[in-house]
Amino acid sequence: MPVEEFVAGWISGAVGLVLGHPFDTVKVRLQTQNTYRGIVDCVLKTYRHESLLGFFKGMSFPIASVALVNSVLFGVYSNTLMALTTTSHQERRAQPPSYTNIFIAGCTGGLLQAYCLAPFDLIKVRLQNQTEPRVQPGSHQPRYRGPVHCAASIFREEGPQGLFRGSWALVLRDTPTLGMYFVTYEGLCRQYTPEGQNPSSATVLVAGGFAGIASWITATPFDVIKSRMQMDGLKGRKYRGMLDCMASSFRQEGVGVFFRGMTLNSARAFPVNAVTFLSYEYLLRLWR
Ligand SMILES: CN(C)C(=N)NCCC[C@H](N)C(=O)O
Repeated sequence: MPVEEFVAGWISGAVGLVLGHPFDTVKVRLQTQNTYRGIVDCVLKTYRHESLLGFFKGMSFPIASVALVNSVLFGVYSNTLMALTTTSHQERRAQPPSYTNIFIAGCTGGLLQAYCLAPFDLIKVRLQNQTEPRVQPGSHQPRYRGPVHCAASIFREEGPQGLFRGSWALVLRDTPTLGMYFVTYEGLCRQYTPEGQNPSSATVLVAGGFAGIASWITATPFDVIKSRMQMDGLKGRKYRGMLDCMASSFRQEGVGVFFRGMTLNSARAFPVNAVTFLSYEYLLRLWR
């Protein structure tokens, strides 16, 4: 099994993650709190109240877990493709796999990464939603003191299954959209690369960026539901399940609720995924 695929997935994910975290924090707040008038209002309030550090809340666990999550995504994708087509990453330019196989491999990678991602993503979302400024002696303490305290509190208060709150919505968000993610990336690379050659860095950046945008646009409705389910349970249960969350969000806020955060998801997706794919391809070529 090519270990490099897993390692390349890890490093490339970490680079993308740091770059995109501030966008992600603003998006999560807009999706789960009704106190902001829009992106600019949320950015200004976060900055004034919590300083620049407010945008980086909840980042440490994603950085620690990106090794697992991204190496599972890229590793499972690549190894599933290898099982379906019997070609390695290096041979794939000369013998390009079909889009159906790419889609199946992407969905498989998405499904497995969603399960690994679920508890880390839950902790990230809970910490991103804490709007208290940095703790000063004597000031109001936020509910969670950090990622480990957050994980332990959820485990204690909501049970081990509490750590997987929102995971169904996460699986539904990631399985088809990651199939689409890899199909878009491969399709654009093939379109702009002479047959049999490796795509240039510019092509990888553009194809990675657009793959990110396309997948995040389609992922946004389930992203909203996932974030709301993850925040449910913090102050008692508001929703009876995922379907109830969808129905009651729709009833109270209209169809627009399913597109909340789409602009930020798309803006974040281009640089994050351009850099992710560029470092992934670069590392694999370096180790060949
Ligand atoms: C639409 N979805 C869920 C994705 N495209 N997922 C792959 C994510 C890659 C990168 N770490 C990111 O956060 O954009």
